[in-house]
Amino acid sequence: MSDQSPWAIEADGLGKKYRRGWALQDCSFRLPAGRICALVGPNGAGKSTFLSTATRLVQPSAGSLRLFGVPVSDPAVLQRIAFLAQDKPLYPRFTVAETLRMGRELNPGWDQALAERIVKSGNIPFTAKVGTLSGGQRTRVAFALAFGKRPDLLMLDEPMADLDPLARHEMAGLLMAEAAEHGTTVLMSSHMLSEMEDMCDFLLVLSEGRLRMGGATDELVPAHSLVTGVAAGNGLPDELSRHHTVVESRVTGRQFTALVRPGGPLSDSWDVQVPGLEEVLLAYLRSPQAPTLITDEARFDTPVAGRAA
Ligand SMILES: Nc1ncnc2c1ncn2[C@@H]1O[C@H](COP(=O)(O)OP(=O)(O)OP(=O)(O)O)[C@@H](O)[C@H]1O
Repeated sequence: MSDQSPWAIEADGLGKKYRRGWALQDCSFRLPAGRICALVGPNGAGKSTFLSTATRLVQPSAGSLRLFGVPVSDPAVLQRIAFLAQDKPLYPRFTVAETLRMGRELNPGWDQALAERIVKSGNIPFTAKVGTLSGGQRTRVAFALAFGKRPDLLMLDEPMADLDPLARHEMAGLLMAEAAEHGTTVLMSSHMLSEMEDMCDFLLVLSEGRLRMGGATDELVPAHSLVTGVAAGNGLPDELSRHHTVVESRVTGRQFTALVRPGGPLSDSWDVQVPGLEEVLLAYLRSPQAPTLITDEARFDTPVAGRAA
């Protein structure tokens, strides 16, 4: 296994076609190792499909995918990844203790103390059968199983959806602490944009099966400006659409608001503000036709020497 690869994930033209059509298409990007990455997109965008190809649950129909420099088809990658699926599949007849024992027996690098700590902090009895637990308690046990494996790449499909606010806060803290301490790469799909803003330092946005935005959040967000001004004639001033990339624009009466990627200095006649991550994400989600933005760091075809440090 190549421990030297600086990238946890390298997707090159990755696609998955079902009978109804492409669920994921022409998806190319790199995720540097050690990042906490949000995978964002509307329902049906292809997030679960991507996670399923990266966890070998489905075979891609096109392109290639490497994890830590090794093709995903190589069985050796299984030891380095853990996956928390959306429906948190666990054996309902197993007790919590038996579930953790299964984790211990299946995984050579198993951390029993960590797994037990996660279960205990939710006051879940080790003797309880998994089938009798609440949805949130089951999620906590699934978290314990995924963290206990001590993976290099942890993939989570909408992990926080059924946790109460306290448990969500605790799991988010645990995730960030674990990632920082062990250099774990985390890829997490979610619809909770504000939470993602607090936790993630890297972003992948999918829409209609295609990658629309990818890169470090501290590079993506400052690449945008929120511009307001007096609408001219039929709406957006010509200058704005001619010299800058308009992601989304709205005209209300005589006023326009636009999220743009400036192609140079913006005119003084407009009010220009720095948007938040959530504003940028919402604009891309609302405008599937907006031009794609993949930073050099996230681009699959950027030569290594040209990459940001
Ligand atoms: N097993 C399957 N067979 C046929 N089509 C599928 C299958 N799995 C997913 N799809 C289709 O692929 C597309 C992408 O689905 P996917 O589950 O990856 O989206 P998602 O972004 O995870 O959505 P959500 O946010 O609703 O979970 C959808 O149009 C879906 O209907």
